[in-house]
Amino acid sequence: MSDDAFAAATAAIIQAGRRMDRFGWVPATAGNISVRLPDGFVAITRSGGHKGFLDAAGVIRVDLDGRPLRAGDRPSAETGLHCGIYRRFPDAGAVLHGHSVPVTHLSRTGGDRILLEGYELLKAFPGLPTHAGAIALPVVDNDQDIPRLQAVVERRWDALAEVPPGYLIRGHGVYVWGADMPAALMRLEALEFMLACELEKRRAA
Ligand SMILES: CSCCC(=O)C(=O)COP(=O)(O)O
Ligand SMILES: [Zn+2]
Repeated sequence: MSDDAFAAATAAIIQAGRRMDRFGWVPATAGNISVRLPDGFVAITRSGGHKGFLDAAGVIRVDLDGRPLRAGDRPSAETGLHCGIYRRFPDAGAVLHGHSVPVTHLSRTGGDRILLEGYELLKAFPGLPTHAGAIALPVVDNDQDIPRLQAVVERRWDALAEVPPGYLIRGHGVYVWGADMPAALMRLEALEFMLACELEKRRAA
């Protein structure tokens, strides 16, 4: 168990929370953030704190089944969704979850996927070297039962030939992941930008 790795992950999580807060993506106590540790554990935000005002005490360790390393620690209520990503995608090193206005609004008004096409920022996603590509983000219904929600997400992944590194939960928020925190943040920022454009497009229509 490396304390250095946990300290570095904690610093990255604190910084990511501040950045997400600056954009208004983690209102109230919304959102959660995690990093996979080299020993296989996951550093993740505690439940219920404001993610823009995190300190080191706001980050704890869980195993890949979401069980806290230290008895009594209460990890994010959505820890099961983070762990589901880490279990499924060995390359995922950091996971971000936010509740922005575009994500919340578009996920409520759309169907079971949101298609993004023609955006230069699509290049931030794997396998899309030019703006000419497209990405179809799965949208799943919200559910307070996290294991049941994770099972729905997994069935959606199973049905896709290629799984994009993000999905939306209707009326709730977005999950995005990357190889490390900078990659996950870059994808989240690109995604939020494109979804904000989609919202503008609908307003103008
Ligand atoms: C007030 S937001 C409701 C819970 C939620 O959706 C969320 O993202 C934050 O939950 P956590 O347990 O990670 O603080
Ligand atoms: Zn949430």
